[in-house]
Amino acid sequence: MAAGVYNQAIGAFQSHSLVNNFNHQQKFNNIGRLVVTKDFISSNCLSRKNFSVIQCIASQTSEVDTASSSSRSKTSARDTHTKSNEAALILVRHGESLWNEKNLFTGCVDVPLSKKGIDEAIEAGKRISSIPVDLIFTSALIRAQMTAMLAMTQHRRRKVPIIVHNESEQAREWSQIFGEDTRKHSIPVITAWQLNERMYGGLQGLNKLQTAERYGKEKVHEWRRSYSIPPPNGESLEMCAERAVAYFRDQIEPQLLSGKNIMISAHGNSLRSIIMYLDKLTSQEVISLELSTGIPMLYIFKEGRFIRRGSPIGPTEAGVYAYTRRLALYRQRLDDVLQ
Ligand SMILES: O=C(O)[C@@H](CO)OP(=O)(O)O
Repeated sequence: MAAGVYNQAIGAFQSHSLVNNFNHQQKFNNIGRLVVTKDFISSNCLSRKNFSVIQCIASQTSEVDTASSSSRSKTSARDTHTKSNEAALILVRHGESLWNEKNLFTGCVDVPLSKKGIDEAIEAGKRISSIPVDLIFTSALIRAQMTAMLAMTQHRRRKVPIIVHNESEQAREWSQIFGEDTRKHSIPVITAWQLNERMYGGLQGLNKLQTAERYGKEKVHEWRRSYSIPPPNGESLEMCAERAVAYFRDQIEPQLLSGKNIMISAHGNSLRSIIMYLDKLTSQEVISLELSTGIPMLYIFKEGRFIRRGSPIGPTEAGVYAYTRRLALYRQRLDDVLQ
């Protein structure tokens, strides 16, 4: 059965032009390359031995999710090997916020989603509902957290996303989960200020149109989209990247390397800085990179490389499952159990 889904997916993929969510002109290098070099492993205190231990754990955990006990024995060594060195990475900018709705600069002001943003988050969840998610990262801001939680209400695996509280020893202790089965059916959600939207300084709360009328369209576009020019008393994209990309490399990449499927729910600019890193965009190219609210983007992390696959259109889009055998197996498993 799984082979059927996989072959069907390969066929669809070959005749399927993937819809990219990036609404800008330049041609993207379709294969973002992250070469996992010896120093990457050592700099992440992953000795070769630890690295292989993590790989081994990952292949076992991923097996739990993509094969029933009966088919587990049929999982070939190749599949197990394939599973251990590939993972899905979903990036999603939060749904429309109440200040997006009013066209106000938001930055690090902690505003919630609008009604439209809630609908966008649910729609995003439908699009990724057959893609595995083992771990979720969000910013510390409610609009990103709402988006992640609402999206996961649509996931076919029905695991419960649970925000991890480790801001103090007591928080850790009081939020413990007991019961192996309960733990297995939950997804840790890690909130990180490093993934927050860029801090927009003196523009936060100002209307974008009025600001452009006051300072000039070019100047405001430069503040909003250039790489190194910050808004007044705010962060440039470069400064935002210094925290967001550093966090991605230090905290998220090791999880991908261990075979964990990750979703990141964050913001227009913190995600632009991460995509700039994943797709090796220049500071010129990133100027035209715009992200729509609530549109998930799928990357496949395989053999140390990030391969961008555009935005899944729907939960059964065959093309999405052509990328790796693991995604096809996972979706087939869901189909088998949920039929
Ligand atoms: O105001 C903001 O925080 C950001 C994202 O909404 O705006 P812009 O897209 O202009 O960077």
